[in-house]
Amino acid sequence: MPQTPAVLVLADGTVFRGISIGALGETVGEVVFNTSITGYQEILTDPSYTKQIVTLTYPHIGNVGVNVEDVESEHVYASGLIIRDLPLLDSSWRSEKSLSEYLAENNVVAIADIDTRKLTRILREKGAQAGCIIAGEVDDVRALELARSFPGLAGMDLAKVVSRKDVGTFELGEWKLGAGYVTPGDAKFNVVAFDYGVKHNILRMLVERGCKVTILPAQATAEEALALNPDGVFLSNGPGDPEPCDYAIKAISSIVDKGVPVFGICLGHQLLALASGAKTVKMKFGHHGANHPVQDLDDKRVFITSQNHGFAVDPDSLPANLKSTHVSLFDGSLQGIARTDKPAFSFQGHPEASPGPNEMSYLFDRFINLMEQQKQ
Ligand SMILES: NC(=O)CC[C@H](N)C(=O)O
Repeated sequence: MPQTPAVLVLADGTVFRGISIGALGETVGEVVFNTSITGYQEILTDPSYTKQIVTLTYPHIGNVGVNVEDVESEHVYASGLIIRDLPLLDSSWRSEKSLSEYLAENNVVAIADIDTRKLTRILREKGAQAGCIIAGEVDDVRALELARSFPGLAGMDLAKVVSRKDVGTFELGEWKLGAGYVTPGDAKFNVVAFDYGVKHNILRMLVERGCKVTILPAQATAEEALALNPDGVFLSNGPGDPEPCDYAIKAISSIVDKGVPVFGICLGHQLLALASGAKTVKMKFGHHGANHPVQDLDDKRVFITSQNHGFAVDPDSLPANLKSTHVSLFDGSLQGIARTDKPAFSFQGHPEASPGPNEMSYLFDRFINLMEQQKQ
């Protein structure tokens, strides 16, 4: 079968030639590498990858095809996919279509047959940088121009872009997840979740622990959230830079002040830090993978975690009432915080992801315990 050519051009001028394995056309974004061996569908559908083109360091991607269950949202959010090798045949009893068909249907431009090790070395050495993939009518000059025109994620507020907008739909409480989960009628805790780009498994894990979850759009106010009389407030993951999300920082700061239990994940963690007076910084190439060791500073236990972030909380900026609870054993960066004066805490990685290990799920139990204590 004739193969359609594709090209990836980085903003630094490096050109990679390969073949198209998705939609025809062009796409631009920040190129990041993810070291996970499994989970390509969960990665593609994670809203936090908005405006990012993902390269997977594991060389064989697509072996088990695609199904309707292994998704973290209802759309593909990654701006593009870069892989080494797509198998000729996929095989799994759960597979419904090939990765290539799925990418084309979802209009995702993707490239295979390139040296992803070389690409990853460039990203590690120079830091994440913009790139452009063109599939079909390959044009290197245009690809370089497009890559260089990408403004970068620093300063970009994408939480309000990907968030659900319609308050009415979520105000009413019960929301059916894509996979068919329904909030139980006899829920023990009333949780309000701010949707900055929430992943489905977070909602499932709250529901499984007896929470009724009401989802509010990113720009909902503290008053709107508190009017629902929540036992706890959850701050979701999400794309882009946390710093420009002033609406969220304002809402979170008043909710925390009221003493309502708060739990944040990833972008939600960064927003809790900003709302408490700390600062965030852009990392060189971020953390994207499923095997990052993180230490709980309380009892010194080490956990294998899933990670996906390009910004981080600056540990030197923590005010007196914010303590660090977790640290990355890869680079020493801050991975968790807790308020010392209020029942609020957060985690930088993804305790909801279960790429094999699911040992971080104790943080969901910690949130449940906080709500239980507050009720008594
Ligand atoms: N997964 C996330 O929530 C990512 C948070 C933020 N967009 C970052 O890249 O750091």
